[in-house]
Amino acid sequence: MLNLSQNGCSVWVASSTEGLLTPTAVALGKFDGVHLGHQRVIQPILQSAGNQEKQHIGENSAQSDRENPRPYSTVVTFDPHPHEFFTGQPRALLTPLDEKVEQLRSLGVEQLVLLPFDRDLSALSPEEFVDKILVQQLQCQEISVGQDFCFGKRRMGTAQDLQMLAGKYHIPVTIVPIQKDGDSLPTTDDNRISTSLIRESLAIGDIAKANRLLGRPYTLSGEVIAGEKLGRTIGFPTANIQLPKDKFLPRHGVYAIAVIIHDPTLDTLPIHKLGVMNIGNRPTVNGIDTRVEAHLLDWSGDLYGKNLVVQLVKFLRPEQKFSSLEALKNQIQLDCTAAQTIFNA
Ligand SMILES: Cc1cc2nc3c(=O)[nH]c(=O)nc-3n(C[C@H](O)[C@H](O)[C@H](O)COP(=O)(O)O)c2cc1C
Ligand SMILES: Nc1ncnc2c1ncn2[C@@H]1O[C@H](COP(=O)(O)OP(=O)(O)O)[C@@H](O)[C@H]1O
Repeated sequence: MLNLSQNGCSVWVASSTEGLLTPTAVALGKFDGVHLGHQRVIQPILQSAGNQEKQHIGENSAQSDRENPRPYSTVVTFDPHPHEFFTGQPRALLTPLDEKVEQLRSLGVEQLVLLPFDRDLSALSPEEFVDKILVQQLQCQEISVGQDFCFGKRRMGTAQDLQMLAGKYHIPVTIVPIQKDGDSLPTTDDNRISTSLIRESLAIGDIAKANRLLGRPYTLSGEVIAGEKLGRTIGFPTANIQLPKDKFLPRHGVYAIAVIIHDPTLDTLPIHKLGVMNIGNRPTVNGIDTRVEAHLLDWSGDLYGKNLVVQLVKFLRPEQKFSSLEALKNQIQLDCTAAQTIFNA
């Protein structure tokens, strides 16, 4: 269906009905964020695919592949998100499709299957889900899920049910225990690593916590588009970043950031820079829509049309309405100094 690649490696993106690479070793779940807990669920299927590859070394591999084909490490998820299907409300995501693919690629996943989440799929019993989707369509050879995984009609199947049902087809199921945020005390059910906890942390500007739970910095990525061209007049040009419509935005306000600049038209290495960013409506200039704007420190040049990957480092302050552009300019200067102090530390 789609072959999204960067740096030579790629993830094959397919639906359950079209263009599947089989057989598969499957990690099942929604995986929004691809956080540390998700990564633990994905790990067993990577090992399985890798181990089988090792077995082929020294054998007549073409013949061996035919007899015992290596399963493709495959993440199986739902599209749209089941929450969106049941409520009709579009859901903002920590990792919209392109970002999810990129994260899975960096983990070494070979295939992402988007199961079309519709009335038919949501009505399948746990038995039917295993038989039709996992066995017949995905030709699944092994499965990994988190301990709290639920599936089938009205989410009535548990991880243990999956283990029992898949066992009838001799498909082993790894049930991965819930991961907790060890740095947050006391250790209770509330600090299990989850997409919701990361969303809550981002919503209050606790970037350190969100980044810790993700196992990497939370990023906002997109193409640089033109704004009102006011920034340059106050000495702080700001690259306006166009995000995917379904990207989850953290708390509005000003951030210290690290930026990676990719030029999609050139085969050059990405450039790494530090900077400050504002997410908000820009009340000082009576802005109406929400913008995401980055000013890069110690840098000048044209960024229009380039792709920026902005990594959040720290929330600095809420957005304010200033009485003049001069006052805004002075504050942005202070923001740059505050960010520089953080980077130096
Ligand atoms: C670090 C930083 C902090 C900012 N803080 C505010 C703010 O507190 N209030 C505000 O109205 N706009 C703020 N802005 C947004 C500016 O209003 C905006 O960059 C300016 O209007 C220029 O936008 P333009 O170049 O897209 O026309 C901030 C921008 C940056 C880069
Ligand atoms: N240090 C910098 N940080 C961000 N953008 C910069 C910088 N230096 C130059 N630019 C360029 O200036 C543009 C932003 O200028 P600005 O006047 O704010 O216009 P716009 O409103 O179109 O964003 C960026 O898109 C980029 O091409």
